[in-house]
Amino acid sequence: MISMKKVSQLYGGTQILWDLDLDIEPGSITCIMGRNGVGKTTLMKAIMGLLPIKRGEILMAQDALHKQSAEQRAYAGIGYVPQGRDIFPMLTVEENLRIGLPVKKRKDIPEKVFELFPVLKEMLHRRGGDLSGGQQQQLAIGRALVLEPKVLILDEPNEGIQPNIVKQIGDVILKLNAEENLTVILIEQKLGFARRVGKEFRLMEKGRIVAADKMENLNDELIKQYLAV
Ligand SMILES: Nc1ncnc2c1ncn2[C@@H]1O[C@H](COP(=O)(O)OP(=O)(O)OP(=O)(O)O)[C@@H](O)[C@H]1O
Repeated sequence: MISMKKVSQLYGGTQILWDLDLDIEPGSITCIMGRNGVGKTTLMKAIMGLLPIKRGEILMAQDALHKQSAEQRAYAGIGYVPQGRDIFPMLTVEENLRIGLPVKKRKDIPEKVFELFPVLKEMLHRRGGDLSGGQQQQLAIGRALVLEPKVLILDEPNEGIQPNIVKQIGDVILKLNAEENLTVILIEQKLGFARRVGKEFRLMEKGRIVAADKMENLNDELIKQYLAV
């Protein structure tokens, strides 16, 4: 579905991603894991086109994503839920959702978003800033779903969120994957959640993928080597 070949990325003079190769299968749920600062967020921003890459290729099917703008990538079917959610606090829930829609074409918010997250319908006219952290996260995911993406990228969706909403977010990811074959790429630090939701894992260290396998093969040795702090 998404294939990265020898991708390098720099912030100023500091290289963050090093000749990184990554393959994401259609219909998979892949957890990108690794300690703080290894480059997970940078990698997601590179896929989404929020950061230019220095070298390498990013392909979706056979299309050269790396030649497209972030907006083109969103319309090509990649949804992105950034770390920290980036909700507009002064805009209503509805306005926050509409930001994900094209300005020119008159398209409505798909009803499915409200079926998945009923709280967004209840709070449609409230300001984003009035929502709890968990509700804002649901709004951020809802906003990424309004264009009905084929691939959904979530960057630590459970950071600072209460357990019942973490459970609900996990259920939504599994449902979209099972019923609509949505491909999911998830940055996740919490092992329990990664194991419940993820089907594949990729471990990162120093801007490279250092291990890739099915989630059931994420063993103690790998955890100690690449995840334990
Ligand atoms: N805007 C920036 N300018 C310069 N360096 C940056 C910038 N953003 C991130 N970095 C650096 O790039 C490296 C990778 O950061 P990145 O956020 O991708 O890591 P991460 O694995 O997602 O970490 P975390 O788990 O803490 O979110 C870090 O050393 C970080 O300090």
